[in-house]
Amino acid sequence: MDSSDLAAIPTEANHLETPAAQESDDEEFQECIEVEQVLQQEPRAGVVAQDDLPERSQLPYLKGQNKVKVSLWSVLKDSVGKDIWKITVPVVFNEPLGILQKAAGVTEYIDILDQAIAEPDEMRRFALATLHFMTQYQNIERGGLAKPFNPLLGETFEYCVPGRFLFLAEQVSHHPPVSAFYIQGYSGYLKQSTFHTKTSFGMGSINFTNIFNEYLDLLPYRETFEWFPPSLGLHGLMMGRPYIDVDGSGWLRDQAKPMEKYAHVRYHSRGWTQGTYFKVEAEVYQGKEIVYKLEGKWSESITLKDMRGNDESPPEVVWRKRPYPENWQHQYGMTHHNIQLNYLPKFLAPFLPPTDTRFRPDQRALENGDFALATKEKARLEEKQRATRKQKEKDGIKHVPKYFVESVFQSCDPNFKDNGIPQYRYNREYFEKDRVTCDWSRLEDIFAETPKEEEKEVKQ
Ligand SMILES: CC(C)CCC[C@@H](C)[C@H]1CC[C@H]2[C@@H]3CC=C4C[C@@H](O)CC[C@]4(C)[C@H]3CC[C@]12C
Repeated sequence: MDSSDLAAIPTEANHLETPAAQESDDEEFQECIEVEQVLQQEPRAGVVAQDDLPERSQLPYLKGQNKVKVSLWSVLKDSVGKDIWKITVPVVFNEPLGILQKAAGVTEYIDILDQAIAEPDEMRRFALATLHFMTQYQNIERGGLAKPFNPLLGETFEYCVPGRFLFLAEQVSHHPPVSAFYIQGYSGYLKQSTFHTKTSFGMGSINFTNIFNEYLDLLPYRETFEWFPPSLGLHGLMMGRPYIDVDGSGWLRDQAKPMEKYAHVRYHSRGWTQGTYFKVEAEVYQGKEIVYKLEGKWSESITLKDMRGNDESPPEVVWRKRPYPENWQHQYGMTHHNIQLNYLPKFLAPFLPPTDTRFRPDQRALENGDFALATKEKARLEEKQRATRKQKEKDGIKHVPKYFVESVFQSCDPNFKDNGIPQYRYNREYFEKDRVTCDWSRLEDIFAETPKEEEKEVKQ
């Protein structure tokens, strides 16, 4: 289908003339308006009606081809030194997905873990687990860069394919921002992660240090693997097109025998030549011996080669990235799987908690191409969150995550330094309890409009 065939919904009267825009003489807001004016010149490619199918084939709003002229760096440069998630960028730099949803992106190729469970050979099973970690960054560079939404404290996101896996995420801390994830595979794997990014600024680049480890359990085999992630950096901010680079080494270790069964994954940084960009290699070790080699590009395909025995075995393609959907350039470079993440079909809505990211109004507005509403709602939600925090501080109430508990994970790395960021473990109260009864009364309504003072009084 060509985008010109799609029924175009006329743009409303200049949406920049909102009361908020007139009132604010805030510099950031002004900059935001400039960017939005650039967008105003872009024809609306079209808005597609949402139907109620289990999957949708594209986002409701297709972004036009006109590039935003203002560079991301010009927006970020004044914030040097700040935490990346505390910098408010104009919504045109955002993509209509939050961090919790980006994390659910790893379920796109999660069937690799089903293959691992089905694999009786211990080392080949470990090689397949390594492959899962190699592919989990496949959707971060998609020929376009946008900032995901920073979840509000208490925000949750579920992404389930019954019969295959259940995914749950919760924003468990705001200062510092920490997200907790849990994936349960029907075939018998569990993956638990805590995500926290430490940001540092270089000349025209932003470096992320991922302060978290990920743990994968293959239950039928009583195996637990620990992942030590590579670093992810944002480069090319001042010149050229900004891009995210996965750089350096990642390690996967069997917790029971970390020095005898481990994999070393090497990601090649883009550097000056584009030739090695996306390239990834891994050696799977049994003691000092390399038993498997994985090689390829995390943007295309990866092969597996058995190094045991004398005869050279031909490399076998064990993973291939699916082609991007039609119109992907107009949909933030999302894969078909990414497009589902914020989809809210009517049959699903009644089962979701009010804290689910799919109900976040600013993200929804951005998805629908309404930049002014997105800006307004984002500001409202952040203000609401600030007010709630102040109130809680005043009352001496500490925030307690609803579906995760703080716990101590034992790292098998002898050099492991306690970074002060707690690890979180799923408490079995979502899928097993609240999602069954659909009683969400103990959750805070983090997205709803706060009733005005007068209305409150009337109610009392
Ligand atoms: C453009 C700017 C400012 C920031 C971009 C930040 C990107 C690189 C960050 C934001 C959220 C991050 C994701 C959050 C959670 C997970 C789940 C984990 O199991 C694998 C890594 C993965 C998938 C992260 C990859 C990197 C990520 C996509």
